[in-house]
Amino acid sequence: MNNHSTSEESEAYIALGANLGDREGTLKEALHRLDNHDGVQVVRSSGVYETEPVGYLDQPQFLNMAAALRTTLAPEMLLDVMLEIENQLGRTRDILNGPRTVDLDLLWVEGQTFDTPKLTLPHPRMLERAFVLFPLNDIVPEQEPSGLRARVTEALQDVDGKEGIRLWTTSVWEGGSGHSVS
Ligand SMILES: Nc1ncnc2c1ncn2[C@@H]1O[C@H](COP(=O)(O)OP(=O)(O)OP(=O)(O)O)[C@@H](O)[C@H]1O
Ligand SMILES: Nc1nc2c(c(=O)[nH]1)N=C(CO)CN2
Repeated sequence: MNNHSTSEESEAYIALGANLGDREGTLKEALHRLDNHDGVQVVRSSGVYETEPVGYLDQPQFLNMAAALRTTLAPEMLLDVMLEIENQLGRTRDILNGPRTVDLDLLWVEGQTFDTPKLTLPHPRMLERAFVLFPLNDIVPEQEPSGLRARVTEALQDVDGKEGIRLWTTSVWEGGSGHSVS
């Protein structure tokens, strides 16, 4: 335990996207690296969806998915771990909304809000993006204690871009090391 950890575990939801190189292999590798990190366990993962690019259109189709984590890391520390994994897997930042080997967004941490230059929680664009809502819909349980289930269900009703989303494969994650987070 260090000053970046809390003694409490919380559930966090993340979105993953990739549209360059071995997209499916990269998503799987990102989940393994997260699960292998101290204080982080991947507990559920969504289907993988192939999605039309949104925002910057002249780029390849994405694979998008979401995962639920249990973590003892504080949210800013978890984000650092995610950004480090993006860098390890070859993420560069050239074009706004442009192509990427992997993008990891922290969407929601049970019971936590944040508004700093480095981290905004909940993620401000999560409910506007069909490529985030479809995967989240697979993994947020009815009993999610901080109200995420109702928000996802409501947002899915009117979100734009549903026609650009296709199921690619039901799962790329067969469970991890089985270690606990604390
Ligand atoms: N909830 C969050 N999840 C991920 N990054 C965040 C979050 N809130 C703020 N950021 C900041 O956003 C910065 C830019 O992130 P990134 O380049 O991945 O954006 P993007 O994926 O292109 O756009 P978007 O955030 O709309 O998906 C990161 O360095 C990070 O500090
Ligand atoms: N389909 C799709 N489009 C995008 C995505 C993404 O992950 N999937 N990410 C973006 C920037 O975060 C911009 N546009």
